[in-house]
Amino acid sequence: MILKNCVGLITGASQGLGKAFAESLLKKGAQVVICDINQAQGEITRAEFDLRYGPGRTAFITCDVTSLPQLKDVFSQTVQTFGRLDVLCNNAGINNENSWERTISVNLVALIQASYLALDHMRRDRGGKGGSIINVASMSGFVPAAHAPVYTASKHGVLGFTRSLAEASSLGNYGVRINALCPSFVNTEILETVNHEENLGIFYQFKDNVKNLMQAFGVLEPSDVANGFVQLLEDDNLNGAVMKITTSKGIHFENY
Ligand SMILES: NC(=O)c1ccc[n+]([C@@H]2O[C@H](COP(=O)([O-])OP(=O)(O)OC[C@H]3O[C@@H](n4cnc5c(N)ncnc54)[C@H](O)[C@@H]3O)[C@@H](O)[C@H]2O)c1
Ligand SMILES: CCCCC[C@H](O)/C=C/C=C\C/C=C\C/C=C\CCCC(=O)O
Repeated sequence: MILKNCVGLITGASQGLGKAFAESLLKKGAQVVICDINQAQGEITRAEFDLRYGPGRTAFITCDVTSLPQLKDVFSQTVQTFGRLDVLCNNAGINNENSWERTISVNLVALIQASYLALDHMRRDRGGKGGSIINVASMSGFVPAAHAPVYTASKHGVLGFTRSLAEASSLGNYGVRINALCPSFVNTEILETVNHEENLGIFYQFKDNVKNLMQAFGVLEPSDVANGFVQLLEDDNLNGAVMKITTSKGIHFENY
């Protein structure tokens, strides 16, 4: 996919990885819609992007991705504002073992819902122009984590859903590529959750385990992951791919 003049929608993009993904699209000459539950930070990020990349190329929409009406409104506003939708990145995510149902709602249910809404816009077999969906999973999609069993379950689910939807897209000639992005530890706010009992709940006793893992495996920067994000979008041969990004091996793919 040529990213210049594309329209990308990224969830949870007020900060962190989503912000880095949005900026990588802007650098490629695309237009972006960033949506996030954090309105204050979202407006700051939009203003930052307007200064850096010119006005009118970034839209921010306040949205709780677990609200279907709000999610539908984001897609409608995206097409109304920029005329099309070429890229969806399901990035919004939380790590909360206390509110574990919400973790599943944000990390998996909303991702599924947004993927279906994107397909409604993109599917060539239904009059769309095709497109690309990137679902942000994690290395937690491969390995057990005593400190975060439900977060881990959500990311395992993202991989199964992504690979299955990619197979459906291929067999059904949707013209939509759907791939998963699995970073290891990245220097963003979500890592801070391991220090809070309100996030880890009864698994707070294992916080030192995950801190030791971070020490052992290292922590990436969002820009490292954004490079993989762009590669998944630009390589038209990738559908159903599971891209891993780790400090030790960099960008590589899971071979099933
Ligand atoms: N940082 C890491 O180590 C790491 C590693 C692998 C995968 N991930 C995944 O990357 C994604 C982005 O997380 P991050 O690392 O940038 O952390 P982050 O906490 O900095 O960013 C998450 C963003 O999602 C937003 N968000 C949360 N709930 C939302 C909701 N209901 N509706 C809309 N927006 C919502 C937050 O406001 C925030 O802006 C998540 O899916 C996370 O699981 C992170
Ligand atoms: C810390 C909780 C919130 C962020 C989790 C994020 O998804 C990062 C996950 C990273 C790894 C999965 C957790 C534990 C597995 C242990 C080691 C895997 C590291 C693999 C590697 O970097 O080579």
